[in-house]
Amino acid sequence: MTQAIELQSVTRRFRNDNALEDVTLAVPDGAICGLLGRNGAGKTTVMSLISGQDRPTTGRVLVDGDDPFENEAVLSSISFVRDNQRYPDDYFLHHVLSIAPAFAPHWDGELAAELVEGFRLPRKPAIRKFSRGQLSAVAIVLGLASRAPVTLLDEPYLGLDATARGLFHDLLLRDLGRHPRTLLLSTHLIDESDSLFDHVVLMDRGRVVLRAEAEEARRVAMCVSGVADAVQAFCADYPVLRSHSIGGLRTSTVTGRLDDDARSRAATLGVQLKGASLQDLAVAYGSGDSLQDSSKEGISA
Ligand SMILES: Nc1ncnc2c1ncn2[C@@H]1O[C@H](COP(=O)(O)OP(=O)(O)OP(=O)(O)O)[C@@H](O)[C@H]1O
Repeated sequence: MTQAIELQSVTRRFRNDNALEDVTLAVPDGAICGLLGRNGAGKTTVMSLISGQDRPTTGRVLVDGDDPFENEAVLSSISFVRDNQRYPDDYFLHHVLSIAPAFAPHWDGELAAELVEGFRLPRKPAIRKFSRGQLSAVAIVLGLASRAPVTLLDEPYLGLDATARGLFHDLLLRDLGRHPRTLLLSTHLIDESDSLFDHVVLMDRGRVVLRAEAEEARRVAMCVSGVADAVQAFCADYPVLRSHSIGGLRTSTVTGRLDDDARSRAATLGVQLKGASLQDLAVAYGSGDSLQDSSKEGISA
């Protein structure tokens, strides 16, 4: 499988802190990959490196096999709209839409117009007066209508209302179906975007803690809940990623497959069992007590 995006042992150091530490990941050509992790995990830093806006301290970044930094041919194939994208103070929407095609060789004006109408983006006032959700909608218009072979969307949902989020999902899937391309999307709304992803990369404190096909990621862990003693007895056989208790009840997320053995053990102990969702995994890995376990257990693919 050809990799559209690769990071090989990438470290990015800012003064004395590593924003990224030994990050290795790959996004296959044509994949929709969710880039997940808590605030400060390193997601935007990864996207800045992929889009050639930054360089790794050590390691290699490749887009379609080439270093994107100051590489015009590669950069013209990438669309990256930041969550805090700035526009000149006197810009209205029509300014952005008329300039965008100059930076996006695959720009589709009809798709842009459809998105603008669907998001109900106003022609006035100036963009600097747009609401948070309207700014996110502008970023989505630019990101999707660019039809770039490699599209990076950094937290595209910020402030978007439920109808707009639904529209974004529908048009994203429709357009990628017609014009396949590679999409890397960071988000904290994991449950809501779960069904979009065919690959996931989960980061914590600058490191990749899980990278896998989404279907596989949804099978690597289970959530078990019930009376604390029974849950603890169940967990004796599995590496625990995270536990929390309320009164005498306990819920634990453990690595392991929800197979017949697990089901019959849960039934014997009288505990509830369900497969861990991507959101459950992100919470478990981001809770702080699981980082050491994760590297020990090696569930990263
Ligand atoms: N230019 C910079 N100088 C110093 N530190 C930086 C710089 N850019 C990022 N960092 C640090 O690197 C770490 C990763 O930041 P990054 O923005 O990549 O996280 P993120 O996963 O995108 O977070 P969020 O979900 O909050 O957007 C943070 O600790 C941040 O403070």
